[in-house]
Amino acid sequence: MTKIAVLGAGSWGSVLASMLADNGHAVELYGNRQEVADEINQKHSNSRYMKDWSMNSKVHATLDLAEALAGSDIILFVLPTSAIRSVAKQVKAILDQSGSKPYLVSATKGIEPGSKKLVTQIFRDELYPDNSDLMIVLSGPSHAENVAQKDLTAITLASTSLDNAAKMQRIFSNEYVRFYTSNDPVGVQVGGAVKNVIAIAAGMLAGMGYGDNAKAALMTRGLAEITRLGVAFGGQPWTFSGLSGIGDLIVTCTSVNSRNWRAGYQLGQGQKLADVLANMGQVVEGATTVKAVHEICDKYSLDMPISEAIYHVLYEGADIKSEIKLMMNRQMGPEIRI
Ligand SMILES: NC(=O)C1=CN([C@@H]2O[C@H](COP(=O)(O)OP(=O)(O)OC[C@H]3O[C@@H](n4cnc5c(N)ncnc54)[C@H](OP(=O)(O)O)[C@@H]3O)[C@@H](O)[C@H]2O)C=CC1
Ligand SMILES: O=C(CO)COP(=O)(O)O
Repeated sequence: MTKIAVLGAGSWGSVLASMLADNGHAVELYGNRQEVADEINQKHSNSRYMKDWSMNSKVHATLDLAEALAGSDIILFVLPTSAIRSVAKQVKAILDQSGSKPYLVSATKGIEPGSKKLVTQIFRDELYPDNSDLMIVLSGPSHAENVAQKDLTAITLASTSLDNAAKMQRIFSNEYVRFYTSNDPVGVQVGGAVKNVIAIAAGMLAGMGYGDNAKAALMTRGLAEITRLGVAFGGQPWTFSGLSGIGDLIVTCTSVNSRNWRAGYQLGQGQKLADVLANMGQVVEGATTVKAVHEICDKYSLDMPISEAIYHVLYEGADIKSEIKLMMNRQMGPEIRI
């Protein structure tokens, strides 16, 4: 039996914790809300983040990080990107005392503004400066709501060590979630992070009444932007035609389960960003990652007009219709730039 500490008792953390307990592993779920932990331990549900769902009764929730980490073989991070660095620092202090070196798996999808770093780069800063092989990225088209219902799902596990990705594949897989391995953690993380920005744009188009052609154009040109940034970061171009690239882009741009899509939809209907984020009650990663993408475009002179338009609308008061007009009137050129 593998001992797994899942950090983040929101929607995805709870569902992954329950799935891993279904697979027969011992799971400790670390959260930051006493009422959520009490409900998980006493009623085996998490109604704040996952309505009408019963989780595996063997999952134990705690607000004590040291208790969650004790004896763990794997630490699965399912926190918002904004919390990764501070929690990683706390994890480091606890691991230093025990001397253990568990695998670090990240299910978080985002890029940290300021540092412009991916989650595994934050792990290197704060936890294991010399051992990327112990870091594995879990990413793909996987809304928590669907996995909770045991709907069929396929997800990528990526690591610089394919052996370690394959170890996680054996631990995570079951009859309803199929995991594939990859040796491109950078490309997999960029796909998972930047698709959230494109999903906000997809929601905006829907909220403004644009149709299927607009959605398809946005997703295709969005994938070109994701690939451009991913390759600039050192990712492999073919990763973006996989589950963590186009796969996750499809599900996030077309599903009402997506918080990023729903945020975009509400913005497209004229609501204010602050109200949309406050009412969501859950993380909208694209709204933060777009800041990092803007900084990356600036620093590396990358051409990412859709992502930049979302940044202008969210943080510079630009009007969505004017941004669309600007994009439609950009200098014309070839579809593929090599
Ligand atoms: N939901 C999904 O379907 C999927 C989500 N993901 C990714 O997983 C990550 C988490 O998303 P998700 O679970 O949906 O988000 P939620 O908003 O549902 O939950 C996040 C949880 O983390 C908690 N949290 C925030 N900061 C801390 C902290 N410092 N210490 C402990 N807990 C903290 C939040 O608490 P509070 O509410 O108090 O802030 C909340 O309980 C994101 O990067 C997301 O992109 C990936 C695939 C699927
Ligand atoms: O990453 C996800 C599905 O794969 C979840 O997307 P949202 O954060 O937009 O809900």
